[in-house]
Amino acid sequence: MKRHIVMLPGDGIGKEIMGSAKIVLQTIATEFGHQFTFAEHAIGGSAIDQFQTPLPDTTVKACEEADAILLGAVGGEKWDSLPGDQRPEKGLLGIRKALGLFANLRPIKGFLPLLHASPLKEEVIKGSDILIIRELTGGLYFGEPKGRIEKGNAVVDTLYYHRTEMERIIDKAFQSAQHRNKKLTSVDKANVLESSRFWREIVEAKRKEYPDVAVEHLLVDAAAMKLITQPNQFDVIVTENLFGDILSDEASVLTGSLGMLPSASIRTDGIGLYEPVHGSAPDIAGKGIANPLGMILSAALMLRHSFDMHEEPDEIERAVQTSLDQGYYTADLAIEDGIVVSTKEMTDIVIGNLSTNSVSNCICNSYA
Ligand SMILES: NC(=O)c1ccc[n+]([C@@H]2O[C@H](COP(=O)([O-])OP(=O)(O)OC[C@H]3O[C@@H](n4cnc5c(N)ncnc54)[C@H](O)[C@@H]3O)[C@@H](O)[C@H]2O)c1
Ligand SMILES: CC(C)[C@H](C(=O)O)[C@@H](O)C(=O)O
Ligand SMILES: [Mg+2]
Repeated sequence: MKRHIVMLPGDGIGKEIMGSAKIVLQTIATEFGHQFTFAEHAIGGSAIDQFQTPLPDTTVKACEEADAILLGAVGGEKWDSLPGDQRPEKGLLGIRKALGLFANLRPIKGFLPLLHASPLKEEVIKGSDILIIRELTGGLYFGEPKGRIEKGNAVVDTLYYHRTEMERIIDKAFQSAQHRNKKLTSVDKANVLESSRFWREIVEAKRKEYPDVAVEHLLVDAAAMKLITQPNQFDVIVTENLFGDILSDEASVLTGSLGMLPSASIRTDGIGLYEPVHGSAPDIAGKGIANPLGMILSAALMLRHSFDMHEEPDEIERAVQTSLDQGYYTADLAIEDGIVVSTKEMTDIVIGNLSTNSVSNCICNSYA
């Protein structure tokens, strides 16, 4: 199968982990007889340095023409003093919006050997398997007006959602719940926010179309608490943009490290953008120690969602599992008795384990 993949490494560790995904995909292509072509384009801070904008038109065009997109991470101290609309993060928000990638799937997948990497108790996290579905192109991130007002003495961000934006993400969440365990938790702040009351109304209207799915509503503050005290009570979580951003970083604690989480940003049809949940990690950038597994697992999501492949992503996930079973960990996982390896070593170990795997003992591997 011929496929063209656009890679947007971005900044900081984004540049260090993109190579890991590429070489894993090249190995898969050789093994399964696929033809993957790759083209690298600029985004974020490195695009500002090269093109004076975080999202060059050439990048948008290349993404529109791609079969799928991989993104590393954007941002860094070098660009922190720029005005909000010129920062590296604007490039990321811009590409999500330009491509209409309204649904962000963030599977929280635990690997058994990593149970001890989490500061949470083993009996609390064991067996947890959650899919956070985050609305990605609306809400506070994009609403207008935004910015300083009243001669710089006040500020405004606008939480705007159109009914159709809520309906499509809620539909996606119900459909994912149907494919998984028929349980959906909708997270909002309906005790305070009008937008959340509207969201809740739409969930209530939609549940009639999906009578086989059990629905519960949770306020976001309580959801944040329950996510790390009773994670097993969750299956699919659906929420708006900002709540989903915060809850997914929090949920990464269940897996041992933020560096473990992949994500898929998709729309109803067509291309998707795949990126780890974490950022450019300026505190470890340049040291060669970043965990590449969130990026590698994002490449697996790409094969499954954009290329409709099954064996290939399963094989990548099993290779990650095997590598961890063998006792190899990057520094962020801080496992006693583990062998701490660099980004490159971890990548080589995963590649070495591709196609040599036996049965997976991954505790949770059902993405929807
Ligand atoms: N998708 C993205 O591009 C994205 C996501 C989040 C943050 N950011 C940007 O990244 C910059 C840094 O933000 P931050 O420090 O708040 O968040 P971060 O996710 O970059 O890092 C948070 C912590 O997690 C660690 N970490 C993250 N990924 C890791 C990995 N793969 N391996 C090992 N450790 C890892 C970091 O070292 C750091 O201690 C900011 O400019 C922010 O806007 C970008
Ligand atoms: C960098 C930032 C704009 C981004 C977001 O908030 O969406 C990041 O935190 C993420 O989770 O992808
Ligand atoms: Mg985030």
